[in-house]
Amino acid sequence: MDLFFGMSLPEKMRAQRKNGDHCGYASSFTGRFSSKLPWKETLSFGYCDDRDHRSLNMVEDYFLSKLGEDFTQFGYENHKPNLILGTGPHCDPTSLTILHQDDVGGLQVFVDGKWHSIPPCSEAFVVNIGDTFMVPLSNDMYKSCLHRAVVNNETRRKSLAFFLCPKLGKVVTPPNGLLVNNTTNTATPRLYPDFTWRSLLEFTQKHYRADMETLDAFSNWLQYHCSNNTTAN
Ligand SMILES: O=C(O)CCC(=O)C(=O)O
Ligand SMILES: [Fe+2]
Repeated sequence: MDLFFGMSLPEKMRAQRKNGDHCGYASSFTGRFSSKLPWKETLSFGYCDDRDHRSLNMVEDYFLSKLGEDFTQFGYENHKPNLILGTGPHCDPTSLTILHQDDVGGLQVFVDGKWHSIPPCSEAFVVNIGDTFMVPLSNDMYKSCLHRAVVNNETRRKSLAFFLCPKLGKVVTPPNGLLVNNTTNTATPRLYPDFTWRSLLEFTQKHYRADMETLDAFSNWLQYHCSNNTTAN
C-alpha cells in the first residue's frame, strides 16, 4: 500500500480509474467532481463471485497490466495529514461495507445527534449498512449509517474497505412482507422507487457524490429521467 501511494502523482495516474469504471486509482485532484471534494486517494478493485468473471490474482494482474512487472502490492484509501477533510459525511450507497482502519483512527459515526469516534482495533472490522441494504431489506427499518473520516495533522491514515453490492441489473425492491403493516393489515407506504444497482451506481459515479441525502436525490433523479423518457417515447 505504501509503495503505491508513495509514488508520484503521474506514476499513480497510470492506474487511474476511468469514468464509470470500478478499478483503479482516484483522488481529489484527479476526480470526477469539482465540489465537496474529500481529501483522500483511493485504489479500488472489483470482485465478482461468478465463475466466469472470477480471477484468482485479480489485484496482482491489475498492477502488472497497469504498472509493469516489478509492482505487486496493493492498497485502498490513503488520507493525507495536514489537510482539513478526509471523507465527508455520507452513507455508503452500496449494501454492506466491511472496513478496516489502521491504528491512526479517524472513522466517526453520527448517532443521537452527535459524531462518535470508532476506535481503531487491528483485529476487528467495522460493518456498516449502506443505502442499498436499507431500501430492499428493510424499507427504511434499518437505517444506513451516516459516517465520515477525519484526518489529523501528524500522521497519514489508511483504511481498507470492501463494498458489497448487488448485481448490476438486479432490481432493488423490498419484499412484500415488509410492505404490509401486520397490526392494521394495511399497506405501508413505499419510501423509495424500485431501482437497479446499475442506475444508483451511475448516479453516484457520474452525477452526485454520495452524502447523507443520496437516496432522496437519486429518487428525484430517477423520477425526472423516467418522466422524460416517457415523454420522449
Ligand atoms: O476511511 C474510512 O474509514 C471510511 C471510508 C469511507 O467511508 C468510504 O470509503 O465510504
Ligand atoms: Fe463510507
